Amino acid sequence: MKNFKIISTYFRVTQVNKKETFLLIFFSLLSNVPYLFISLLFSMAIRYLTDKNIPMLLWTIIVYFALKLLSKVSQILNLMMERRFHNDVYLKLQSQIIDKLDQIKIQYFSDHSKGEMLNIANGDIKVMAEFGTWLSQEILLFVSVIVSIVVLGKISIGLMILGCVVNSTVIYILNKYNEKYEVLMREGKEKSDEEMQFFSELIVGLKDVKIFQILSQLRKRYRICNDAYIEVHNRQIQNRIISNIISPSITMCTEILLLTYACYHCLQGTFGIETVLIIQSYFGTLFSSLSEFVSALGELRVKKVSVDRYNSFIQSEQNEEFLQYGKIKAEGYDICAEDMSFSYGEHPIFKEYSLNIAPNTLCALTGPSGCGKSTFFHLLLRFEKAKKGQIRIGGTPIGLYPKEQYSGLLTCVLQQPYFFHMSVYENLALIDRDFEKIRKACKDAGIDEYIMSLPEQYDTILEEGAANFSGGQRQRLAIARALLKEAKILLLDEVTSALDVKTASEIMETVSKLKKNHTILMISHKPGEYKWCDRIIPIEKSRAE
Ligand SMILES: Nc1ncnc2c1ncn2[C@@H]1O[C@H](COP(=O)(O)OP(=O)(O)OP(=O)(O)O)[C@@H](O)[C@H]1O
Repeated sequence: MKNFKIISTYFRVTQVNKKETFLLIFFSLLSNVPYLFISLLFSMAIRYLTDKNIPMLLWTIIVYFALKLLSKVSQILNLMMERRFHNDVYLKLQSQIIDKLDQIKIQYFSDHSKGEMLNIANGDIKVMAEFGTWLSQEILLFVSVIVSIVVLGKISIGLMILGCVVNSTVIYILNKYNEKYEVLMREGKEKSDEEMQFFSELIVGLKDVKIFQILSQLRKRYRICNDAYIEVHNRQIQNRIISNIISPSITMCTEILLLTYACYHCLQGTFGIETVLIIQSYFGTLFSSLSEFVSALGELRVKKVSVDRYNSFIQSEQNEEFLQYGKIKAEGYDICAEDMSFSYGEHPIFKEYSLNIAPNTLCALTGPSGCGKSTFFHLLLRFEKAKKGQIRIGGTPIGLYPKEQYSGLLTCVLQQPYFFHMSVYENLALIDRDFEKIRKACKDAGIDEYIMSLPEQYDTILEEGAANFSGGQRQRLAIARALLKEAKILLLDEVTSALDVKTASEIMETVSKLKKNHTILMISHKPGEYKWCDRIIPIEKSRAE
């Protein structure tokens, strides 16, 4: 029952195409079921040969080869269906994961490791995409068991009952083991997430690792993760060994009994040789299908772990749903917070906080570390939502703006902006493909001259995070990207924090020129930069006590 529930959960979660699943199962049966009758036909051929019944012998041989041909043709169709099912599910799940990333709360990554996320996107989805092939094979095994039991039943009801009893006993015992196996699989995946997380941290922090020469200390910690994974893996194998001993022991004892029984009857003259052949062949099929079926039930538990992990990611709490389409007429670009309260769990950050920022001004948010400056940006970016009160832009509560429109209304340059491992042009073309516009934005941000001086100019490949650009160049490129968005409100989150005084001052000069077309709100810990601002807004006075 539990196994059926897993299959139905899979179908619910993946919403696979029912017609495709049916065709996959159909072609899988068509390519394999003929083989189930080969032994029967072969034993019939022996009987017709013994009886010298040539026409029937010829017909049997024709049917034998026709079935083989049918099977081969169906195999090709089956492989094509397998490919289609796999690719459809794989692409669908991958795209659902990407869509979910757009909706997910940033907070999710505080509770779940990146390692887990990477393993879900890379490993669990692949396991799920192969589910169709698995299912068709299991149905085939099930059909093999049924066909074998029916054929044996034709020879003797006693044999059929024996087959059923052995089957049920083995399945019952091994299903118990599978439950343990599922727990072990889950543990194994968690350990593998830890390894993946550790490895990705090692790569991201490689500069620090080299500077502080801490690889050997980290290797010890990594070894702990490796050992934990190996220990769970060993237990998984142990579990498999036990189940692999139980199943063949029961079936082999039964097989010995049966062969003795068949040979005895053949010697007595009750069975012909062809009957002994059928008994040997169909009990062989019955038991091999049974043992494959049982290991398939184990695989089903593995798939369940993947389905659960994927499902819990897809079902995880999402950010406030914002409208996808539509347009609201913004009456200006002033920012206004009204009696707004916000807390992280029990930790209050803003309590009935109010604030007005006039359009086309450059304002700085100030206050001690931890007072809530970045949190205010997160609220403006709609990563978080005020628990009470609200923020308005141009008179409209920010929650009412459709997604696309809002991202064209307000944008942000982060302290450590992220760029993808693509060319400068391709990175900026993610916002707008128009090369003239890209150049204008870069000119306004004061980075065009530098890019044009490079041998590959705008085709220069950026390393991940634009690591091959200096801190100042990176920030200018990030400002260019924000300008390309043509948003009227710019948030600047400590954009000069990593820069020397001269570069920081040049960037501030560039920023101050932008205010004639933008409302700019910045966070800066450098009081020297406040001279560029129209207004300084201290956060600490209004924050929650
Ligand atoms: N995701 C989070 N979950 C729980 N608490 C958080 C989270 N993010 C920030 N905080 C807490 O909220 C408070 C405000 O953090 P915030 O980052 O807004 O401060 P800040 O004024 O920008 O500080 P800094 O100037 O040091 O960057 C801090 O006490 C911080 O520990």
